[in-house]
Amino acid sequence: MIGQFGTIEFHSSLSRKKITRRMNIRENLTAGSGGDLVLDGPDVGRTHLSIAFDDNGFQIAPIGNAPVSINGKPIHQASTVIDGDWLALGTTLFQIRLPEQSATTRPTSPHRTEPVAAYPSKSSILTMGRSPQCDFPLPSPLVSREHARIVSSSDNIFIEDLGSTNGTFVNGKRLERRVALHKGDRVCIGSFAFVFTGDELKPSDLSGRVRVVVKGLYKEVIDHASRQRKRLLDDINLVIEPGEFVVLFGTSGSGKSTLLDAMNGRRPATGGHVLYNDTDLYSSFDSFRASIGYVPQQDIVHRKIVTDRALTYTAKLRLPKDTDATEIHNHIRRVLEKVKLTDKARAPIDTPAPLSGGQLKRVSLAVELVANPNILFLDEATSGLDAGTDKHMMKLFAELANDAKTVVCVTHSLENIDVCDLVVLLHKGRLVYFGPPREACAYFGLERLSGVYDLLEDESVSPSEWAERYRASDLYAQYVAGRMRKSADFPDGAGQTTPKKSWFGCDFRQASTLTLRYVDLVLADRKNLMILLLQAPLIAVLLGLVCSLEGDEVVRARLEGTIAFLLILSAIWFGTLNSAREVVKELPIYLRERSVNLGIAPYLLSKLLPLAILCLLQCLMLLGIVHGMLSLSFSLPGSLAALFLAAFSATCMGLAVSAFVDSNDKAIAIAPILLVPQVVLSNAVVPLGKVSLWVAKSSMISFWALDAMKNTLPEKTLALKDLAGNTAVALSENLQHDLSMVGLLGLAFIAVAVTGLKRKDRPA
Ligand SMILES: Nc1ncnc2c1ncn2[C@@H]1O[C@H](COP(=O)(O)OP(=O)(O)OP(=O)(O)O)[C@@H](O)[C@H]1O
Repeated sequence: MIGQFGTIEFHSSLSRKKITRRMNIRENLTAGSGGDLVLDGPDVGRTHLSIAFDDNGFQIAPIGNAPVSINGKPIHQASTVIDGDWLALGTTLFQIRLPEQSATTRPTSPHRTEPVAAYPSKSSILTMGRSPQCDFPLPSPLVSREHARIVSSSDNIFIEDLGSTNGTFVNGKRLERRVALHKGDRVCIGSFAFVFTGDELKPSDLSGRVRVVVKGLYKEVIDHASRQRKRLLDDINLVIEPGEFVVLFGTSGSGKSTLLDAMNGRRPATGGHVLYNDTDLYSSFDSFRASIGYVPQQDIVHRKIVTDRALTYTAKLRLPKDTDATEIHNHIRRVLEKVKLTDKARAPIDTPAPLSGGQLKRVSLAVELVANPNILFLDEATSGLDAGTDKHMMKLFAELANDAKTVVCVTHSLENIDVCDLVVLLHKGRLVYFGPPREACAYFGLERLSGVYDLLEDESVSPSEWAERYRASDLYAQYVAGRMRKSADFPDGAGQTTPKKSWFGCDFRQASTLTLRYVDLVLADRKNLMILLLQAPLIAVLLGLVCSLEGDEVVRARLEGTIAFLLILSAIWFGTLNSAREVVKELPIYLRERSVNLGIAPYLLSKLLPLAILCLLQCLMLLGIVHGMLSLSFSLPGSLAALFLAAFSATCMGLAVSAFVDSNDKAIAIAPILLVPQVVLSNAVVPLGKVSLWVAKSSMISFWALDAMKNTLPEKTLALKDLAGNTAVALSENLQHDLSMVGLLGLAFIAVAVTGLKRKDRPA
């Protein structure tokens, strides 16, 4: 009932902040970043709107031309707000709560009649997107400027995606075309979720926040050693409320990373449920993919480039295509402020004064925060850091949780565990504690929590007994069973699906961003680049000095054949070694980006283009110098084509190796296994038998490239015969055929590289 006083609350959709104001009847206030009521947001003006309270309730009016909308409808004059209304100040969204009003006495609102946040009205077309000009602004960097459209006709309400980068999802499925909405449909755009009530879209009260329910979760694998099924997680039940900071700890091998990955969908569980806001994570993974942040144990940032540049590339890869340079710049500035790295923005991570371990972890965190995730998983993000840095990092995670993000972190260090809201203790795949860190000591009867490891290792109590004990505790009743009751029914079929990832289509924006980043990385590593560029002239000078074309025409022709062989071999060597580590050396970054939205085709293209240019430079230097020093009679364009194609196909071969292995050492160890056959089966060193000739023809770059190179000798040289009547320079096929075969082998190696990268998609 409205009396002499009324209370209005502004619930920020971006942070958990709630601003409460009790107003006297007939009172007027201003609100904004510098108003009577301080409302913060990226584009909230100093005095953005006025609030009046009278017998009709609370009225809100924009001051001047300040952009204000209620439930997606821009307002230009005083409008009454009611409990549950969504108020947008530019792109900053608040939900209005009027705690003292009962539902029965709510005044009617001029912008709609239902006492819920309602949207849209009948017979209209309304746009939803990041732009404040949209009918319903959705302030999130993951949302495209104009993201989706709602079209209402007399019979139906349709929703259609407007070519957004991160997609519009209805019941977890990405929209390919316009679809009619049905009652109960769940619509997700970026971090915003709506439920269709029948004729309106109602914003979920969890919009922008994630509640995680884990129910009866288990994970089984086939143990390599025993070939038996092995249960890594058993009957895990827990509920994490939005904006909570939860720490996972336990003995080594207790299943912490396995649980973390089951909760974030990277390695789905075998059975049970993981629900985000009552929606099954695994079957709707695509709709959550963009809003999940994951910081793995390894750093996910290229160390050679400047910090803010590394973040800019991430932003270009992950944020909507229509995000302009200024938006990206401002966004990165805010992220760097958040992780307290503003002063390191222009510092290269590795040199000249490398960032500290803690700062490096902050950069990895910043990489994830660029996409403004609603839920953040950190796998041993503080391992290897000293106690002081660990404390700072834990505080930073707590601040992120205060910013409405649900944060789940695996740690070994218990020193600063008090800053989190809840801890999960695992023991041999069983949940043995889930509750506040402060109550854990009392629960286990310990003085210091670190003593829990010794307690659990005592084999007189089995892991299942510890789990049973916890299940019977008040903590379980409060933090698991009690919270679980608030969840919707559990959907069927959870835990069965793995996310589908596309690879065939080539996103050219992604390809160009990746290419620029790769070029940046190559140029930043000057020493390595110098070595790569010096290889060719050094080898060319060596060949020029050692070889000489003396003797009769037949001897000269044969010598030219040998020089061709050495040139081809050098080119194959360059190509293979240029590329053999290029995927594996950035594997953690590749895997992380792939799990978000990286396509295999753009990724490979981004490597192949710069490496092709490098090959061309190397081949030009090699051929130019040797030609100049020895006056070879090969046709220059033809021999350059043969040399370049050989180097490029070898580059593809190196990438194929790099895509299959999981360490730099393996890549380097495999390179000779591929290169030695190129010597033996080139048809230049030993005569080939029937089988070896077949193998050479079907798989050796050197065989065809050497034949191609020899084909570029002058006709009269090719016609020369020795005393026994044998041709001085034996050929297998013509130049065109040879070059096509080298190109085909390159394509085959690309296919192998694609297969290797696809294999990495498989969850363990
Ligand atoms: N694919 C697999 N096949 C067989 N065993 C596995 C597999 N994956 C993990 N494990 C085993 O499951 C157990 C849990 O692994 P997990 O990495 O989750 O433990 P953790 O608690 O994170 O360990 P740590 O603290 O040492 O990192 C370990 O004993 C591990 O060896």
